[in-house]
Amino acid sequence: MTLPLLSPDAALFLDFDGCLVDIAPRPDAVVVTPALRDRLSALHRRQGGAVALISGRDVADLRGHLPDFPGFVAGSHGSELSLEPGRITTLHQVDFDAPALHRAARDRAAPHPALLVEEKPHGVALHYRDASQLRDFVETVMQDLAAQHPHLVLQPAKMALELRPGGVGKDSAMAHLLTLPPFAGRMPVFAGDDTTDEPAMAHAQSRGGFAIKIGDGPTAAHHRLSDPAALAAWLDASLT
Ligand SMILES: O=P(O)(O)OC[C@H]1O[C@H](O[C@H]2O[C@H](CO)[C@@H](O)[C@H](O)[C@H]2O)[C@H](O)[C@@H](O)[C@@H]1O
Repeated sequence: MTLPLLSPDAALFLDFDGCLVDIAPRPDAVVVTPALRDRLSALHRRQGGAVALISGRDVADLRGHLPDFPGFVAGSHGSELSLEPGRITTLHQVDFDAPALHRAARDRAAPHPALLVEEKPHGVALHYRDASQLRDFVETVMQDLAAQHPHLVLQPAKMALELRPGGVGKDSAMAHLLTLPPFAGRMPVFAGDDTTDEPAMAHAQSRGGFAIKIGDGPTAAHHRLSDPAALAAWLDASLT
């Protein structure tokens, strides 16, 4: 199916890692270029403000990488929402002791310095990009932690496993945003690269919009682009 250009009347939802930016060795090593910042600002103007980022990262982290992005940001796999820089609300509150979870993850990872613990307000990620031989160990640790935290669910990520709140997702974050101006009444378009993006892709298509899978792998999306550079080219073509 031919990928159409983005209509100015559409509501645009964008994933971050592996979609807007290339995957990097560590979460804090992603490169946000001036061109990406300008592109997001131009899209935000052109779409009348209907551009949102929906990420597995927590909002504070993501806003830190894109401090001049004026649009809405949903973070922590749809658990958090920020309608403007500096303000974060919880979309889905789960009852768990985040500091205790982070401490337990740090303690379990401590014997393996190559593992990276990413502490999030709504969960935790255990990254094994520098130690792929530890994947089974990471799975055991995260399953143990999941068993101790019944309101959290396991979320596979790229060279990482995460625990995030159950009962929420990028699809529910998108559905919520589509009730708010300037998104309400617009056709949703979602681009993402990972399993956590699949429900949002299906949701966009179920509402008459379309979805773009970035990279390889099975997907519900009807369109595919090879990498973040190809997505950038499509966005730039839509802007001209
Ligand atoms: O929903 P996203 O915006 O795509 O975020 C998904 C996760 O991305 C980050 O981890 C991934 O990207 C890192 C930087 O490229 C990479 O080093 C790591 O191996 C990947 O798993 C982020 O750290 C997570 O919090 C996000 O949930």
